[in-house]
Amino acid sequence: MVRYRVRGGNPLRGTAFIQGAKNAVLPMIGAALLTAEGRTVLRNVPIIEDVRRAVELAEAVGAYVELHESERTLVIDASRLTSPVLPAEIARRFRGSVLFTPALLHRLGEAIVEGVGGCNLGSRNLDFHYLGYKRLGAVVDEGETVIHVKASGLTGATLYLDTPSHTGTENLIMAAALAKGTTVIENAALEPEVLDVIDMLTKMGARISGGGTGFITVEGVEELHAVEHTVMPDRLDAGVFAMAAAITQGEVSLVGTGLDLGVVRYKLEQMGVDFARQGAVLQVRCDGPLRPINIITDTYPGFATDLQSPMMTVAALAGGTSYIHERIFDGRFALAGELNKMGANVEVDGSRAIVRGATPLTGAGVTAHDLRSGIALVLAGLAANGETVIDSGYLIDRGHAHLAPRMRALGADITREISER
Ligand SMILES: CC(=O)N[C@H]1[C@@H](OP(=O)(O)OP(=O)(O)OC[C@H]2O[C@@H](n3ccc(=O)[nH]c3=O)[C@H](O)[C@@H]2O)O[C@H](CO)[C@@H](O)[C@@H]1O
Ligand SMILES: C=C(OP(=O)(O)O)C(=O)O
Repeated sequence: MVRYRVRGGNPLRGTAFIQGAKNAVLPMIGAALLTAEGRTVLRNVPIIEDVRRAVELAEAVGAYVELHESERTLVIDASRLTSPVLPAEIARRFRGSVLFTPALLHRLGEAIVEGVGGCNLGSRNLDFHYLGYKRLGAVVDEGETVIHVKASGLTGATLYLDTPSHTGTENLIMAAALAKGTTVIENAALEPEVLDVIDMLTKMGARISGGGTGFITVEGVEELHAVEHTVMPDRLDAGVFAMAAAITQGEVSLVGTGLDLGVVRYKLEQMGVDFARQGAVLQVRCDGPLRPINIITDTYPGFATDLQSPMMTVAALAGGTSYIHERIFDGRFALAGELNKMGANVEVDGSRAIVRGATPLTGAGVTAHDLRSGIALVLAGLAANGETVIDSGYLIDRGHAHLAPRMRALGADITREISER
């Protein structure tokens, strides 16, 4: 059992080093398995639990993987894949496991998915993935718990996603990259992480156009080769550090190549937070009261659902009534009850939440229900009076690397503990 202990009240000051993006590195590990030729090198890899699970899963299907933690580098040799099975005990622990299916299909002719994990956010369907594989010529046998996908070669087709699924787009691009002929994916995801994966696949020899337009065309090629690629910075990690500066009335320099916070920056600016770009560094500062905000989550370039929970904490500390409308997931308000234990006033009605602030927060024993509610509780702890103890800290470690030392370097009083229960 991992637990975070936070004692609030310290303004955060200094330089925060932003990790590589979880939602880019996981598909890239899946992409590395598409090639039998050479060894893939991934740089700027975040040392998070999801990456450790992805390494275990790659090893379970036969790849040879070296995770060089201090160099934040992964070396993947997928020249020999030996098993099409994504075993439940690893695959059910993270969402990224779903991204291994295309490589197994191409390399072994089948993928046996014993489960897919990830944050518990309500319904998280995979129908676009499986319908897409079927249209490319695969046979999908959806059992109670195990899904068996088989194909003796895929053929390009026109695919349409009802909504622009992030991993759905990545999976169908990977499936199409080695299919015969042309695939068109309509209503494809626009997220920067998807574009980073397209960049890597293109370097590997894939022929992909239209990334970022919603209409992606993939001309299938015979084979792909191993490349070196640097993972883009994690805009969710960056958003959290910006919010930590804001709610503690601090001043933090965010360092991470090419960092772009997009709409999160504009929303925080509306709340009274100052941003200044100084060359490659983004400076965040707040020295006045926070104003309330309205948020509607959406696919990129809308407000990222993954930052909705941390933003709820910021809203609880803002003077006035904030409104949050969650449009991506139907069960992403588990944070509200935990924040209310700390003195917040959050009322949930279906997909909408009303946050009445500013309420002083008081340290309490709380539980992370998913990765982002966990990090939102860390933020609450930084601004609360007294001590906050956050259980189920493993969920935070799924997506944030070396959180406690990175926050301590800014002056936060935070420790990570491991106990027997
Ligand atoms: C590993 C990874 O990259 N995770 C991210 C990814 O998750 P993930 O790729 O799972 O999220 P999707 O974009 O696929 O899902 C968004 C919504 O579409 C629905 N849907 C999706 C696929 C499908 O086949 N059918 C269907 O109905 C889901 O139920 C959900 O309501 O994007 C989410 C939305 O930006 C982020 O919160 C996650 O951090
Ligand atoms: C929902 C998330 O992740 P995953 O899709 O990996 O569960 C997240 O990162 O907030």
